[in-house]
Amino acid sequence: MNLHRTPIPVTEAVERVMHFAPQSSIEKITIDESYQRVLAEDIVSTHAVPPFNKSPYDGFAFNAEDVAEASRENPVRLHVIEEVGAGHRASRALETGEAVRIMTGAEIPEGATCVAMFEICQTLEENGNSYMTIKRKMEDGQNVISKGSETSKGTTLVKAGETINPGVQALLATFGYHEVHVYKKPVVGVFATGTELLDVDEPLQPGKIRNSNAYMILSQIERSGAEPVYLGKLADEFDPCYEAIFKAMQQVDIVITTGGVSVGDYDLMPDVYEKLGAKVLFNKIAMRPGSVTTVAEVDGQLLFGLSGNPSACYVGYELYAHPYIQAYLKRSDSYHSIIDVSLGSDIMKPNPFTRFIRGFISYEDGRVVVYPAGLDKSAVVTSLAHTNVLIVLKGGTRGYQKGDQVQAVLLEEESGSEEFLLNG
Ligand SMILES: Nc1nc2c(c(=O)[nH]1)N[C@H]1C(S)=C(S)[C@@H](COP(=O)(O)OP(=O)(O)OC[C@H]3O[C@@H](n4cnc5c(N)ncnc54)[C@H](O)[C@@H]3O)O[C@H]1N2
Ligand code: MOO
Ligand SMILES: [Mg+2]
Repeated sequence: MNLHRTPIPVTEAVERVMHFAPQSSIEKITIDESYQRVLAEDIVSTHAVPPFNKSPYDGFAFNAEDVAEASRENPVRLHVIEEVGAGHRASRALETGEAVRIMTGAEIPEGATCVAMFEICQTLEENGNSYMTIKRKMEDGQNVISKGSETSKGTTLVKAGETINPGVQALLATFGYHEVHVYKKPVVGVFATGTELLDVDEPLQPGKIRNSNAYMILSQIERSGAEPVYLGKLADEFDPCYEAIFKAMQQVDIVITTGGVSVGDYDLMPDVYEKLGAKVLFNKIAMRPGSVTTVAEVDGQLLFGLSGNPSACYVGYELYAHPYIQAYLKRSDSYHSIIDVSLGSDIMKPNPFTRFIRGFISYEDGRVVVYPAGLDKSAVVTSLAHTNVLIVLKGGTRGYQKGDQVQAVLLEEESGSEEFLLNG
């Protein structure tokens, strides 16, 4: 085994992965299944909104000219000829001196140019007829939401590559898209390697631990919007490992493994990549944790070899597998957003490598402050539970103090960034 590995910068590793922009395919699904899927077509208004002139209030619709002389001293009375609720239409056009009682959302009848709210009108009944009076003048168009004032037919409102959020769902429904084209979710297979691994329902045994990484990665994949498939545990034995991974590559779009990527006697992934004829994009990154994260490629298909150490595995997934999955989904904002934040506590121990400290966000006096979520070691699992950001501490000879400005990678933000905005 070649023990010497040359670390590359994080941004370069990300670039090498993203260079393999995958072939994505498109499927048609119903609106009910479309939440959080990525659009493969533009959403274009199929009609004007609103599709007719409508009333924003419960009140009376009439021609503003009819009340041009109205004032406190000179109330004007109009004959109320009918009532129109939302979903109904007036039976005929209004004539001079007439009004209709109209409800919010109902179509403005022909002949009416404005709506006066009930609150500023009086009503009376006389000889079986209904009347309303008003003591002020109205303008043409006052309290009328005119046809097409929000959008006209043929306007592109949401672009392919955007994710369907609740608002986009409202648009799909508004414009009759009961089916919509979206990018297929890549199927991502996950293997956990390690002879020490127990299943979740097994009792603890000496020298062994339960396989936590697989469950963690499966939900990270789901959070990224892809389709996770658990392919099981693999003991540290070369032939079964190779066979299983070779077979999985025919069945899934992306293969993720955890464990076995370092230089130990039972770290088999480097040999598996070799036998697969894979091109290793990198196997050492200038970062902590996750420095051993390895990505390999066979005929355009990527294998992500994440570290076995839980924190390293988690970070490796978010920095490299997440954006690649977004690219697979053809999302325009493939990268996790990275923002400037203030550090909430001292992290004094210097480290030559850029660190991605698992942390959480706190909003204090209108500022975004981040805190470490627990122990900062590659082998740690407990700090992951309260992690929603990766606090970026650039490598160097000094530590960091509370109040220092640093970057944070946002892990739970629905919208991402079109660029990977890591400094340096
Ligand atoms: N001589 C060197 N030793 C190590 C180096 C190095 O550069 N030279 N790198 C260290 C770093 S950094 C890391 S990170 C780890 C990476 O180890 P591997 O990716 O090879 O992973 P394993 O050896 O299989 O396991 C490491 C650790 O993680 C536990 N583990 C594995 N799978 C799971 C799982 N599914 N769920 C929970 N925990 C898991 C495993 O039991 C080990 O404790 O290597 C260092 N060594
Ligand atoms: O890959 Mo290791 O996590 O850098 O600690
Ligand atoms: Mg190892």
